[in-house]
Amino acid sequence: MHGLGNDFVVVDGRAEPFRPTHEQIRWICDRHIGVGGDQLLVIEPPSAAGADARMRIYNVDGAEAETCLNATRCVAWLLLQESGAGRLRLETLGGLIDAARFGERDIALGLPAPRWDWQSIPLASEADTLALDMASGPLVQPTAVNVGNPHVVCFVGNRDEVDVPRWAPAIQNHPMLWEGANVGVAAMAAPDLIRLVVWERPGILTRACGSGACAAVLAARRRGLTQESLVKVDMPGGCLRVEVHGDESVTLIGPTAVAFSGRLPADVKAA
Ligand SMILES: N[C@H](CCC[C@H](N)C(=O)O)C(=O)O
Repeated sequence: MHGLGNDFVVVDGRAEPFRPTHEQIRWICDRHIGVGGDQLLVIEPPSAAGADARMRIYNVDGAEAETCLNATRCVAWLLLQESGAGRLRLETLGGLIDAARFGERDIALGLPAPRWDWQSIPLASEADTLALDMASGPLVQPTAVNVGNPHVVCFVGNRDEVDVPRWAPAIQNHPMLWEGANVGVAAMAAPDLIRLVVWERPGILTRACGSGACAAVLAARRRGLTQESLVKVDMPGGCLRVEVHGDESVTLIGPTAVAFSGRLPADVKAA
């Protein structure tokens, strides 16, 4: 499935558990020798009270990520199609996320307020998360926020002029960010429009990033770059809508799509 070209391999591990090794994850996500995707998602039975399902999110290097909001939108759509319900609650390492249908293909997610304190990002030592003391070429003094997973957002004049693969890795791997972070490169096109590209952990440029879109809007508000409560975030794969409420809880709205479905080779499933 994909959300604006941020693509995922989704495995249903509810009836038959699927706990892939790092090697299997790397193979599944590899676009040349495996299936190909920005992340691997495994749907599991819920473990938290009130959750309808649990979703595990694996990055292309095999590491488990706390959250992925485009993935959450995709899996929510799949499960809502299956049940016929209008809403559900998904459990992730990053917390519980409410999802609701929003038209035929769109899903709206309700997210709790973000965390701004340095321990929650997490940073290695105390620092002002509004403007971290980091620089790499045109990427300077990013704002850090945890929206379920760690993000830093670097505001620039023109997103398209920044060579992101050249400059973002030094920020992503900065020793202060001891668990790494997804690095957003954002430009304000208007108070209600941000142009964004995200260099995700562990070092991939994605066409869209749901948590990155939320992080960019929240960071722009905190920096006084916008006061709008509804902001569109335009990424290479298309636009997501981010609504920020009074308590900083967020609604994220955007489309989902199924590319194809099939079965993984038995030796991958069995290994
Ligand atoms: N594309 C995802 C984020 C994946 C984040 C993951 N790469 C991490 O290490 O936190 C999204 O739509 O929110």
